[in-house]
Amino acid sequence: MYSAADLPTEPIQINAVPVVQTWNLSKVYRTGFWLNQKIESLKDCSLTVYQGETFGLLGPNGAGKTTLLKTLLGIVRPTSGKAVLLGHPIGNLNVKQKIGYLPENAYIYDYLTAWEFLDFIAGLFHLPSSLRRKRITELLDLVGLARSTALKKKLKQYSKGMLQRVGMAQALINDPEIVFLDEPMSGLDPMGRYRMREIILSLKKQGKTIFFNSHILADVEQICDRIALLALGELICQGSLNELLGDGNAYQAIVKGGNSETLTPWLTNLSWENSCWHGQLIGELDQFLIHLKQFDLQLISIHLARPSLEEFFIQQLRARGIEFSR
Ligand SMILES: Nc1ncnc2c1ncn2[C@@H]1O[C@H](COP(=O)(O)OP(=O)(O)OP(=O)(O)O)[C@@H](O)[C@H]1O
Repeated sequence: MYSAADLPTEPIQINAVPVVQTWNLSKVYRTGFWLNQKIESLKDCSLTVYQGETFGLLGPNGAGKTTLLKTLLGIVRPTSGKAVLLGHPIGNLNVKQKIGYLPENAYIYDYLTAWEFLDFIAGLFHLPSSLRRKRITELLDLVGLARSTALKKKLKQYSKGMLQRVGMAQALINDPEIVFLDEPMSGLDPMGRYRMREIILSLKKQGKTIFFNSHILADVEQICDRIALLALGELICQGSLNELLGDGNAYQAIVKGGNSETLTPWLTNLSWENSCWHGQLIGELDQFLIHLKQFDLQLISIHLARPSLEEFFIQQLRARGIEFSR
């Protein structure tokens, strides 16, 4: 497990320099034989990521996470809106030198060793050969791959977790200021996910900005300073976990009976589960109890807590009529 020092603390001490900013970013894909079908993958997305923070972009499958990330990287052209990376419009060549990217399904050259592959990527960034050996050794250490294995074993013999770590090393070869990671934990076993979280935390300690897409909420909750929720191409909310989930000083109530109309004035993030209403108390507890009595509603439980990120995420999606499957 992580020590308390590894985990994000509140209030978050981030340097409030925006390094990624978007304004009303939209993307419409055109598909079909006559290109007459439209898929609105992003709708008016405006977000800000600050220097040195770990930012998690969450959303169910098909929410538009990869499209947003690829738009920021200049791989996908936005239909409208504006985005700036490190103070320059997206696509700027100098900025590309300062960013790293781990795609969801990285193409890895099977017949190369990890060392040969990383050496090849270093060459693409024109890293002088005198520096390459040192850089590759440092990165192998960081991602936890033995030098002897990296020199000998071909990538086709690597496990999914090892390949993901090689992918991470290639994303860092140019010592980027911002690292974009598309679903870095997807398909990994618990140990692989743990290692990937550790790598991300050590990058954060080095002061790097990390922007990653994920639908593994437990990982996000453990390592992110701030998050944004994306659903059906729209950014539903963004902020720190405390801003979004509360600081644990709010009452979570479960009530039997009644309807959303009688409860909405008292409970926020209202959801219906196991034949009961679940929500977070907005007003005074004693007044709420009087209200329940007046309407003959049954209080099943009430406790001080904040919802988990997963509960919050599901509530937010349900409130918009979206079902989330993992
Ligand atoms: N090149 C493309 N052409 C047409 N439609 C696309 C293209 N890329 C993505 N889409 C559509 O855009 C929507 C958003 O896709 P995107 O891959 O960005 O979502 P996502 O949140 O990354 O999903 P996942 O978690 O499954 O990877 C989906 O409806 C998808 O089918």
